[in-house]
Amino acid sequence: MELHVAPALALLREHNLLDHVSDLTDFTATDVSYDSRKVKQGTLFFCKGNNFLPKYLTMAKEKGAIAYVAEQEYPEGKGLPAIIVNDEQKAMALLGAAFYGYPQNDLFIIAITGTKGKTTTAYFADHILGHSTNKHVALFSTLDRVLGNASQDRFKSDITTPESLDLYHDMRKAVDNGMTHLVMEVSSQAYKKNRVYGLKYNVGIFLNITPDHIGRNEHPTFADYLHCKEQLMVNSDTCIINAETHHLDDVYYTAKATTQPENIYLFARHGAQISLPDDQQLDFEYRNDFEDLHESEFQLTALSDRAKKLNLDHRYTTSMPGDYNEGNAVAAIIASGLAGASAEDDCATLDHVHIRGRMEMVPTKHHGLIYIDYAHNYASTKRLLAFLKRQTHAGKVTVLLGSTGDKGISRRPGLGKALTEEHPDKVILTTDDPGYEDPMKIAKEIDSHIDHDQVGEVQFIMDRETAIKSAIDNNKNGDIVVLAGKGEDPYQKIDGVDTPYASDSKIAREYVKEIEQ
Ligand SMILES: CC(=O)N[C@H]1[C@@H](OP(=O)(O)OP(=O)(O)OC[C@H]2O[C@@H](n3ccc(=O)[nH]c3=O)[C@H](O)[C@@H]2O)O[C@H](CO)[C@@H](O)[C@@H]1O[C@H](C)C(=O)N[C@@H](C)C(=O)N[C@H](CCC(=O)O)C(=O)O
Ligand SMILES: Nc1ncnc2c1ncn2[C@@H]1O[C@H](COP(=O)(O)OP(=O)(O)OP(=O)(O)O)[C@@H](O)[C@H]1O
Repeated sequence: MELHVAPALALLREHNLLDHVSDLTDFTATDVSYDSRKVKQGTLFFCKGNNFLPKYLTMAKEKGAIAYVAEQEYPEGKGLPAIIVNDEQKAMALLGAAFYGYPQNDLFIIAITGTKGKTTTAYFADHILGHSTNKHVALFSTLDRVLGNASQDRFKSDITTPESLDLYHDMRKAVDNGMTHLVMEVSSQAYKKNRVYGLKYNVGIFLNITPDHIGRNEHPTFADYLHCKEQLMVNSDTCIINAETHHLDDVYYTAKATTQPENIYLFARHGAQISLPDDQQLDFEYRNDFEDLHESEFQLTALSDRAKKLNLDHRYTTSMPGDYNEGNAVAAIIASGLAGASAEDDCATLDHVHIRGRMEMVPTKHHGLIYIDYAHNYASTKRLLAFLKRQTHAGKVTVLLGSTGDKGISRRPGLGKALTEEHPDKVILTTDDPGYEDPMKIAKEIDSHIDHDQVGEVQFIMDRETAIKSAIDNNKNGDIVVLAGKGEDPYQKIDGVDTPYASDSKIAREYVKEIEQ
């Protein structure tokens, strides 16, 4: 891989990003990096972000950087060609794609956005396409990054949508490994920070939007959050929209601004209260036939002529319980159908998709069922509890949760509201990534939004491990404990440090083994 200075400058000019160049020489970069610690001889170095310090450029130069790209000239870079741009992140995304030889052109890309359900939908699509392409599918998700079928090409993600240089690096690796398809989650932050600037997708899925990710280091307002999420529609050749999403009109008309209406598919649950945009009909509807705590079955029906051509009408079973997971599955089925998969591929895979920390069930002999789930805002907690309540009949429901510090402040009233509306028998408020805040203060804030006439007992146990054990101790057969919010996270974010934490799953499984042997 290499990038010559002349096409790099031409690309920046074409996008009106180039301000000026200094100390220009004719060079060819043999690597690109935004991290001075990773610079090698011949690297084009990007001075990026609010936390960038000029001493990083000094380090990059010492380690062999051949030139740098920045929004201003730095004395520390004297002697190196300086490419000064008016938007570092956009420049980095464009030059990253060029350096890695535009790997996106060799991939059929399905991209997914939504406040909730991205990871689940991505895993559904990954499984279906894994079947239809005989394992030629790459996956960029919050949980795993899969660039090929060898073990060294599968690893845990540290971020939902990677920084642009990492994104194109990983896409190139996937293409070189023979992958033909890519399923990726696209967070709103990815648009906010231009990590995916200039990237086009074959299919884009919009699942839903509810207030979340608003605060310091995230989005200043809900409007900004919605705008960033909608950019996925603007950049997709074909759009799939869950018609039950809030702000459907806004999302649909944004999609329509750049996509022909015949390439926009809308789907919804049969009987859902939706108000469709004037010029659009529903393309697919699905109807639940059966649900329990282990699986759900639904019938998918194509309504429009173009939807019928995809031949996806079928009765499907998914191993991820919860009615919202039916919607996630439908989005994955339609997207995979557009990528060439058949109903047969869907049926062969959907009934055995399990995702770590998402509706993960821990069975016990005498302590009822334990669910570990990533729900951590109003919409997801409400839907999760509503589903579990429908399933418990006479049993008791205990919910254990906390909320993150320093961000997502709207989650606290949201969690209080979801608990009030779904009134579990018992709530245990505990610690969940408190950051620089006091977890007890966060718990009290959630509690202040609970209507205590609606909810059974509320307990405060700040040590999460003790809280989990206490919840399990009091659970009997027929009852359910929900350990919400952390999924399989093996850390607690405390005072800026990812402090090791055994994970809800490990603590629950080991404790059940200990008390039931
Ligand atoms: C707050 C935030 O957005 N932080 C992102 C940022 O971190 P950063 O500290 O590097 O900050 P920066 O100011 O952009 O950059 C400083 C630069 O100095 C460089 N450096 C640093 C030290 C050194 O010795 N030498 C050096 O060159 C760094 O490599 C970096 O390029 O840039 C990093 C790499 O580009 C990101 O990994 C990191 O995301 C952090 C991990 C994060 O948590 N981000 C969240 C907000 C996020 O993006 N979340 C979404 C999901 C949200 C959703 O579900 O919708 C996601 O896509 O994951
Ligand atoms: N379509 C949906 N609507 C509402 N809640 C959902 C939906 N799909 C999943 N959930 C809930 O949200 C939780 C997170 O799901 P998932 O990881 O698939 O979403 P995500 O968009 O990747 O989340 P995040 O951005 O927080 O990483 C699940 O554990 C479940 O409780």
